[in-house]
Amino acid sequence: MADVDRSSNAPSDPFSDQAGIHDERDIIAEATLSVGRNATLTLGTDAVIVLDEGLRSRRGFNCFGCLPQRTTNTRSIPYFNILWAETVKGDLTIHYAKPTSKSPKSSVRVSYINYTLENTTTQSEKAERWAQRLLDRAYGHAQRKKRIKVLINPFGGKGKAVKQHSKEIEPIFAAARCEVDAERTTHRGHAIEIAQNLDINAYDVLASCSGDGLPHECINGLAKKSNAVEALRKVAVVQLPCGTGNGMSWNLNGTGDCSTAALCIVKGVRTPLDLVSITQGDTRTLSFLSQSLGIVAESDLGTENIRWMGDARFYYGFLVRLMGKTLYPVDIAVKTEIEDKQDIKRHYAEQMAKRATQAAISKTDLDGPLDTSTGLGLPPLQYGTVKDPLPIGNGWTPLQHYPNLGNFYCGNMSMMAADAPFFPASLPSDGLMDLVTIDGDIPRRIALDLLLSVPNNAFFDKESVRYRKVSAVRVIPRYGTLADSTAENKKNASRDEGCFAADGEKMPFEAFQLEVHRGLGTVLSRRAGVYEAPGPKAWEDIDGAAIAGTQRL
Ligand SMILES: Nc1ncnc2c1ncn2[C@@H]1O[C@H](COP(=O)(O)OP(=O)(O)OP(=O)(O)O)[C@@H](O)[C@H]1O
Repeated sequence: MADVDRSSNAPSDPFSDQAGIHDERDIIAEATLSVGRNATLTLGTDAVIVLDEGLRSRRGFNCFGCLPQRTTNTRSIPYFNILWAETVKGDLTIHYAKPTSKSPKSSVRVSYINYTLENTTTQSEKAERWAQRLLDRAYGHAQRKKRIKVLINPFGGKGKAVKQHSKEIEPIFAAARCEVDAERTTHRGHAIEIAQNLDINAYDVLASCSGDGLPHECINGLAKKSNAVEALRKVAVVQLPCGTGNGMSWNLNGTGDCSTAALCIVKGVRTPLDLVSITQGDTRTLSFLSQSLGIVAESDLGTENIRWMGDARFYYGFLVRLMGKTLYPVDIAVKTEIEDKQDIKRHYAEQMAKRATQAAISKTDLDGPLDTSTGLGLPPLQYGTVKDPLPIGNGWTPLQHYPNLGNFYCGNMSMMAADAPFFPASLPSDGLMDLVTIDGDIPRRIALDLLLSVPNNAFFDKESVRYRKVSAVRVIPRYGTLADSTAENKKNASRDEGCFAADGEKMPFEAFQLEVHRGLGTVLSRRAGVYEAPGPKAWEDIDGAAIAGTQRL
């Protein structure tokens, strides 16, 4: 029998009991509900326990009576998987998300249990109270019955988003009593238009059945509103992973499976997310995931002609450029905040310690008063645009020529795809970008080792990886169509047109400036304020709790 949760002081886990019944006898009495003569339902620590003689049906092979028969008369359903519970006309029904296999990465499907209650007022009142307590535990701080605008990119990833939505996603939202309004995108940029015109009082969530391209558009659509700051705070942008990389889903929910992601969105808690302004010429674009120039951008965007290769096209493109030791000369100026890798680990430990002790962010916190001093439009750019004179001092390096750059990769989330923690020290809202730069003329053996070090999270500590926490960067490419005839290292400099990518989307190939805005966006995540990612290796060995509060950020 699973133990009943007797603690009156609930921990920070958002799915712990919030009901606050203090009398121990009441807790025990209220935790168990008898349904019929042979079945009880009990609110356990992390799961509802179903004890039902009727479940004893699955008899195992008993080998002429030598082996004991399986008596599977109990079943436990984790609170996280509970979608809804209610009593209607003398019946108690619990809908939940049931894994389709025993694998930890299993997808889920809607299932339910149903019991007819004794026809007495006492029994139905008790069942009603019990169902409410179950919902309290199942949802914790997460908002119930979310109002979700769903966008479906019929051509995203492998082109299966429409089917995945109707078979794997929609039933979960329906069982959780979410209000859903679904719409297919019909052209590039359609999600920007939809988000720009969205009634932010009618929806809590803007969800994309897509890769990372559609959430990028959703954020930029909300940013076009005259009340952009309010819109980006009120409406949580989320992803139902139907693309190939699905970085947003891996970071916030730790899954690339869309049914599991739907469950995570039903249970998701609101989390502020740093957003990055990219200025190019007179335009300003927001980015939530990454900005890349050099080998990663070229391997992603420069291989569209071999899309038939699937995921392999990225690695193929990468290896071709790596073998050629291709260089991507730039001029670069950086406003660095933390330079040393050990200091970055300490910052990460300290921030994680803070998040472990903080209560989850409540709706009131997120919907609290906004800074209206600069209107409700996007926050002003602290360092101007790429067209302004470069700020001098105040942590900015001067604009320096970097003739042998191989990879410029700036990240705001840890995982760029499954098993790809390129930015293990990133946090959703520490107000900093993680910048990786790697020389393009390092020995091929070392470059290959770098690529292979990413899945086992050894990338961060590699000597040839320069990893900085920064708040702003300016980059002027000096190769491809922007090649400077006086630039050094012309021999290996890329002669292709040149690619600059933001969140995996193609951007104009021209000079750009990045500036981060702390917590400007809102997403839903499985755990408030952290990513489902490993962090830089050995960060747990640093006593973050001891140093929390002593640092500047
Ligand atoms: N109906 C449509 N026709 C053409 N393009 C579309 C349509 N709907 C959306 N798009 C565009 O598709 C682009 C990519 O979207 P999305 O991220 O969903 O897929 P993806 O790039 O295939 O994902 P991944 O890179 O993970 O494979 C976006 O720029 C978006 O504007």
